[in-house]
Amino acid sequence: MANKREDYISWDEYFMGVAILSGQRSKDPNTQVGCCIVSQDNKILSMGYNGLPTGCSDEEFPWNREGEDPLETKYVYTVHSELNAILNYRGGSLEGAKLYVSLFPCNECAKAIIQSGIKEVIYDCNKYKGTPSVAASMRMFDAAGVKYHPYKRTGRKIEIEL
Ligand SMILES: O=c1[nH]c(=O)n([C@H]2C[C@H](O)[C@@H](COP(=O)(O)O)O2)cc1CO
Ligand SMILES: [Zn+2]
Repeated sequence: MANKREDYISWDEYFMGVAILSGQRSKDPNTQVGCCIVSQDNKILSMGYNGLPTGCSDEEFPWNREGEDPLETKYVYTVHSELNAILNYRGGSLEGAKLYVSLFPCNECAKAIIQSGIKEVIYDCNKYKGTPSVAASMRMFDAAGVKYHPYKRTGRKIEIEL
């Protein structure tokens, strides 16, 4: 009798892998963020990445980080991966769900995460640690009882030929 395969990926690797892969769809030249929302019983409910709203052309809108005119920067237009994943969900309630994201959520996404009923955030990178936005997210998560912890990288490399 054959034994069970042993080198399968863990739930955490699976969901963070899906989040990171989703981020590969992003057109942002500087930061690509991906997100995967999962039910308490480990079913994927939604995914998202940072990008422009529907109808706003990736070719016509700016991707600049800086500029005298805020209307010529990406910041006023992009939808963050977490908000996209929340808004992409068409199935009803996200109460009690978990959210895997490749970058620690900003304060605006934290509000949406809390209000949608998500109870746990697992993040990979935290490159904006120490900024007011991240501090505000943590304060709101703590107050609202949303757990957050970093994803523990396993070092597993997965090559996919597409
Ligand atoms: O939680 C987040 N989710 C998310 O999707 N983003 C997106 C918005 C921007 O497109 C990009 C951040 O750009 P930059 O690192 O160049 O400032 O990442 C940014 C954050 C946190 O800053
Ligand atoms: Zn955000």
